[in-house]
Amino acid sequence: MSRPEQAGTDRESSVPLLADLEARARRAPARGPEDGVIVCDNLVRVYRTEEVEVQALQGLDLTVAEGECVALVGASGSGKSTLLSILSGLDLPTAGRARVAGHDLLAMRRRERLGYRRATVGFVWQQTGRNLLPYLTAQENVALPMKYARVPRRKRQERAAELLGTLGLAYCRDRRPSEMSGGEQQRVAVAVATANAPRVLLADEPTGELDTASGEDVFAALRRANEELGATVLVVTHDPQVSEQVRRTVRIRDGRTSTETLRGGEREFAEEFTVLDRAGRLQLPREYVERYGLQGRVRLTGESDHVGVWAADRPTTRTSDRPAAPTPDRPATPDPVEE
Ligand SMILES: Nc1ncnc2c1ncn2[C@@H]1O[C@H](COP(=O)(O)OP(=O)(O)OP(=O)(O)O)[C@@H](O)[C@H]1O
Repeated sequence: MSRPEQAGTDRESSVPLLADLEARARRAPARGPEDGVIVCDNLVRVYRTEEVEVQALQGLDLTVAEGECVALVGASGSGKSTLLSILSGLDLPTAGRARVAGHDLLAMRRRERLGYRRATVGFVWQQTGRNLLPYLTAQENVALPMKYARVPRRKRQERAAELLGTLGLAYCRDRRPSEMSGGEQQRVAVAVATANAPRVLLADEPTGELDTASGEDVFAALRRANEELGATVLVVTHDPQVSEQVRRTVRIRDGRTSTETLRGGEREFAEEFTVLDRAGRLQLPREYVERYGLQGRVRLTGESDHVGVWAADRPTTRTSDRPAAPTPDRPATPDPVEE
């Protein structure tokens, strides 16, 4: 398997040590969004059964930069789990483009896919029982993915203990899942998912089955994986506690990214964005469509610094005295000079 770009590695194994990962986490913010570690372009997934065809993803665009922690929200059936299955290498898109850490998810062969799932992405499922093997202790569960990655035994034990310590779980080391709370099990699941130092950590409703306090602990573990271990995190959630704590929340509607919320560093403001795809299409938030009575054909007005969208039966009024921006049938005129 090709492993494009990797943090410094331990010579005996291909798994970076914690110190290397921390260095990777420190380097991550220097990268620009154009270096997206996750890039989905016009992604389509159609499920076909004998009777029906379901378009779960309908041309989804998404770029996540290395080091980001992004929440993915959307109504039930909007395509969130489908997207995560594709990004985790479990499912194949019908069309479009999807690249994760340099791997082309549509072109991967079986061997590369296996390596990809083992080392490039980590996954945390909603159901606690799906993340851990019931007959292994926390330490053994965390060591297992490293065994598959042929990490020598001593290194596996060392790193498993280190990871459990980093996530505040040293006391659970020798406990089996049945001897841990749901929240502890999910935090161990984060340790399992990060065992082979994946560049990307995907989580599908990881706090869905937990009470508020345990959910907060699990989110804190994801945050540590992001900030201290340098994994780029994409988390599907219905939990406002999670979506309101990340800088960027992406909303999916009808199989496409529709709007985004970006929060300031100190979370003192939040701005709403909608996503313009490469073909120039954008999906207006439902509240706007309803509030302004937009349907069918809408009228566009090009202002000097923005575009207005009007219901076809309403008169347009310009919000700016400055000359309108050029439109296909009106050539550009220079802006007046402010004195
Ligand atoms: N294996 C499948 N076969 C047929 N249709 C499917 C399959 N998996 C998902 N779908 C359909 O694809 C659409 C998107 O489903 P998906 O599970 O991705 O949504 P979701 O946003 O994750 O929903 P939820 O929040 O309820 O988990 C839905 O209409 C769903 O019924």
